[in-house]
Amino acid sequence: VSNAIAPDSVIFVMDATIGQACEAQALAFKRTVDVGSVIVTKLDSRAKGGGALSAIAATRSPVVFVGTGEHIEDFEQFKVKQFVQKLLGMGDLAGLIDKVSEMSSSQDEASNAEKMRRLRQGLFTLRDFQEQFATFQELGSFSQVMAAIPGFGSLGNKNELEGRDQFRRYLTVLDSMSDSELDAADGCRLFSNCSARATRVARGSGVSEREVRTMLSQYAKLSQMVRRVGGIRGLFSADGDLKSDASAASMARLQAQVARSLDSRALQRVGGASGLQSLLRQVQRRGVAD
Ligand SMILES: Nc1nc2c(ncn2[C@@H]2O[C@H](COP(=O)(O)OP(=O)(O)OP(=O)(O)O)[C@@H](O)[C@H]2O)c(=O)[nH]1
Repeated sequence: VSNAIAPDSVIFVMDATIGQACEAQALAFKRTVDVGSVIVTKLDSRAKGGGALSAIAATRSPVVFVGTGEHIEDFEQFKVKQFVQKLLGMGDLAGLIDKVSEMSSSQDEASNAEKMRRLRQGLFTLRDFQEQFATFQELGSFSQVMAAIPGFGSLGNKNELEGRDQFRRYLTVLDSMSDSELDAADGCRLFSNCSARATRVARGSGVSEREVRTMLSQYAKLSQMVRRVGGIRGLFSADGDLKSDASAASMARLQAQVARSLDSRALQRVGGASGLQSLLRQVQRRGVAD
């Protein structure tokens, strides 16, 4: 094929489940055609993933993309650091943070500043919750995102399709709320003081009242965390970034607060307490770099 069409670039696609045998395959291809780069699929079979990559490294062809599942969103640009972190069990939270900051920097700056100001004050309304959902929907892998959000670990247990379905239902529930409900300083109290509200929203969105309440309790956990983190003094700069010179004591309080809000599985994913600590430091450093 290569001789007939004289391609500009040859990308060699290989299946990682063959492990170390990748090296022989990649070398054989390289000898025959001018392989420019490599795509490795099925890296979700972790056990062999590391072996496959080290084997490919021996061929000195750059890996450009990797496949980590059967769906289109599982096709990712290969980033060394993230991949190594994943292998080391740190989860892909760093990648998630990158994506979120990429997306938020493309949003309107004024509205961002306003959002950050409110977050710093510990204010997190149902409307903020709704916006977070809409953002997360664009982030790709549902289960990874969910596992990373306090109070949502159990949703991450669902399979990707079930999870997305649940996600959509929650957005419909939020769409069925009135402006005053979405913008209330304490949306949960509003609903717990008046059960007719949950009934109305459930009818409006076609879900059970129980589901409305489950979502509200998840919102409550998240807003509680925001309130507590927002209440830590000396942590954020005026424009809402984590201060590069925040005191060790403030950082420790932040770490304790986040650890308390994450469920145990999510905490494990970031590498436990020490993993969380290094992740927060990373976020802190990012603020400086930006
Ligand atoms: N788990 C997982 N499955 C994958 C990944 N990439 C591809 N698959 C699945 O592997 C199967 C084979 O994929 P194909 O794209 O048909 O592979 P192919 O090499 O073109 O196959 P041929 O047409 O027979 O040459 C499909 O069921 C894919 O969904 C991946 O990264 N992870």
